[in-house]
Amino acid sequence: MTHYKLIYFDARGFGEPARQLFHLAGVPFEDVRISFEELMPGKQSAYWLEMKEKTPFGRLPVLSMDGFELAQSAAISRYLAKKFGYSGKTPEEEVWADAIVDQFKDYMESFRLFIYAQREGKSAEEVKTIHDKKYVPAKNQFLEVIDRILKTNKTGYIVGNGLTWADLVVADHIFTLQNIKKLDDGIHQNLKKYQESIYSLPELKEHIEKRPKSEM
Ligand SMILES: N[C@@H](CCC(=O)N[C@@H](CS)C(=O)NCC(=O)O)C(=O)O
Repeated sequence: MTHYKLIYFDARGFGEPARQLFHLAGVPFEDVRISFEELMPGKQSAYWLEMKEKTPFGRLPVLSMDGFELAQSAAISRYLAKKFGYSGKTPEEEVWADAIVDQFKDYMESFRLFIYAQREGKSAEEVKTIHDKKYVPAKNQFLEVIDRILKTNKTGYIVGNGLTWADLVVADHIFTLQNIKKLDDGIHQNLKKYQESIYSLPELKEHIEKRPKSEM
C-alpha cells in the first residue's frame, strides 16, 4: 500500500484541499506540518532551509509517495482527486474544475501580495494601497464569478452535480475570508451557505472539528 506523506506548513492554505481529499477517500496519510513561524521573514530555521533545498521547487506543499515527490498544490490536488474520484465525471467537468482553480490562482496573486505586505511590515499606507487598489477588486471579481456559477448551476457544487476538488479549494478559501473579515455577510450569504455545506460533508466533519485551528 502506498505510503502518502503530505508536507506543508501548520496552516490550511495550499495544503488543506489535499488533506481533505484523503479524508473524503478514507485513505490514511502522514500529515507533516512545519511550523508556520518558518514563513516569517528572517525567522527561518536551519531545519526548514535544509528541507527547502531538497523539495522539487523550494516550496510547500509536497506530496511524497514511496519516494516519488510531487510539488505544486494544484497538481497535487488534481492528482489525488483523479485517483479518489473527485476530479469530475467527464473530460468537460474535469477541465472546468481545472479552469476554476486556475481562476482561483490568478486571484490568489493579489491575496498573497496583500498578506505578504502585512507580514513583511510594509507601511500602513502601502498596505492600504495594495488592499484597496489590488486586493479588493480582485477578490470581488473572483467572488462574483463563483456566486454566479453557483446560482446558475443550482446543484450546490461548482462543477456539475457532484463534489470536485474545485469545491474544496474554493470553500476553504471562503472560510479564510470569513476569518479575516473579508466576506460581507449581507452580500455573500450564498457563498457562506455554500462553504458551510461543503464543510458539513460527513467525511469531512470530523477532520474539520479536530484539525489544528488556523486563520488561513
Ligand atoms: N504555487 C505554489 C505556491 C506554494 C507556496 O508559495 N508555498 C509557500 C507557503 S504558502 C512556501 O513554501 N513558502 C516558503 C518559502 O518560500 O520558503 C503551490 O500552489 O504549491
